[in-house]
Amino acid sequence: MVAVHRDWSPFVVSAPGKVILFGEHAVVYGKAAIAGSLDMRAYALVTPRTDSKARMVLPDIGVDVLFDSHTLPLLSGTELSHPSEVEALVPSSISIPEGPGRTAVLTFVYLYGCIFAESDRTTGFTLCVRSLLPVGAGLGSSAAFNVALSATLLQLTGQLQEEGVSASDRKLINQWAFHGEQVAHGTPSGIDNSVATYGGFLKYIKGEPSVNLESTHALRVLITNTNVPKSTKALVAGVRALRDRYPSVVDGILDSIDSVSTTAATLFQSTSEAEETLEQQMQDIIRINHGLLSTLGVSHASLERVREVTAARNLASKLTGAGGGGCALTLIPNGMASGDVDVVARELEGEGFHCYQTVVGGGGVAIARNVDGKVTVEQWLADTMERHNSPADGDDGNVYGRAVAGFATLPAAAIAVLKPE
Ligand SMILES: Nc1ncnc2c1ncn2[C@@H]1O[C@H](COP(=O)(O)OP(=O)(O)OP(=O)(O)O)[C@@H](O)[C@H]1O
Ligand SMILES: C[C@@](O)(CCO)CC(=O)[O-]
Ligand SMILES: [Mg+2]
Repeated sequence: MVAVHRDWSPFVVSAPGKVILFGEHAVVYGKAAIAGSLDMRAYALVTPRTDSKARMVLPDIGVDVLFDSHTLPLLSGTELSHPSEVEALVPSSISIPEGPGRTAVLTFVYLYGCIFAESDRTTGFTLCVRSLLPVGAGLGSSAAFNVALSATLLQLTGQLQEEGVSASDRKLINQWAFHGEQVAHGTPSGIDNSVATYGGFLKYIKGEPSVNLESTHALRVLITNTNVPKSTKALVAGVRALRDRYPSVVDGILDSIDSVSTTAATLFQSTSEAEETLEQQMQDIIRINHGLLSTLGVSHASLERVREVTAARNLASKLTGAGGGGCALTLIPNGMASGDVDVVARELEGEGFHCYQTVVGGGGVAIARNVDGKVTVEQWLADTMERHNSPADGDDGNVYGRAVAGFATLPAAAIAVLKPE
């Protein structure tokens, strides 16, 4: 049994969302994809309890559950052959919520069962997760949640190093977060949890370890959520059906997408080209990648509208993720004034879309340990909820205002750790 210190101070974990920059769909067929971390993150505050219960509070998706730790299953981590099996493991005293809360509860039960299998279950805690990522919009909100949850459980069971997050810590966190993604999706590629764990830009090929591109170029992007619901499963199936009918044609397109990703990887790592030339080349391959995806039938009228509106201002856009709705990304040149970006964002919001101005390529999972012992979940929640529920703050684009409000109760040193560049 792993020994756990009975006395511990609150800690906060944060993990980023992701955006697929190049290579979606082709990645399913073993081609390269490139993804980057967003500076929109999930934040988990973990505080001790005097009893041995585990409470999980997820205000963004309306979940507040209290588990009697001893009723949670004891798992080996290899028992999951189908996500639906987890349902049978949930203690009968807990009613499984409908909607997004369902996956979150199932994931918690599974990961707690595995990560606490060898550990002292009398460690009571309250875990509260707030996230700046829209749920189910293709920006990896589940991976950010799963990485934050895995890091939390590993920290509570003394399986992480005492300071920072080491390479072996990341490997462990990533493995468990992948299991969490499996509970949610069955067969995830693993790219989302890898980005949420390692941050930066990753080149990813299915079945191979992800490669950190060590880029020094952070990318400014405008992300537009078309708010059009999409089914990743149906879109992936659509591409497969097209490939079955026209194998050589579709394979040619997939190979071209692979070349796009490989070219992008070279650009990210380039130190010889001038910034402007790189930006121009990046815009070219963004346009090409979108065109190729569109020929695979995974674009949508809303995504084409984003492309048109931004193209009118000489900006390059592509769909990101599964397509068929969901999100598009637009590369923002470094020299573009933020006022000018606001104008584009307002125009897109006029079409009924939601825009996020963000930077890609920031840090992965981060942990601030021993935060002020006086920080309580209730206080933190009250701060974040106040902003979250205020009609005046109804503009979802204003995510930073919300985050900062939520952190007013945390010491500045903790905030610095949690928002790594
Ligand atoms: N703020 C949050 N609090 C708690 N759980 C969350 C939160 N955001 C997301 N989740 C978890 O992630 C699930 C949504 O994951 P899903 O994979 O469907 O969407 P996504 O990760 O946002 O998009 P994609 O995987 O296409 O990038 C929710 O059902 C919930 O379990
Ligand atoms: C469309 C796809 O390539 C990305 C979805 O975000 C599917 C996958 O990689 O599992
Ligand atoms: Mg997800």
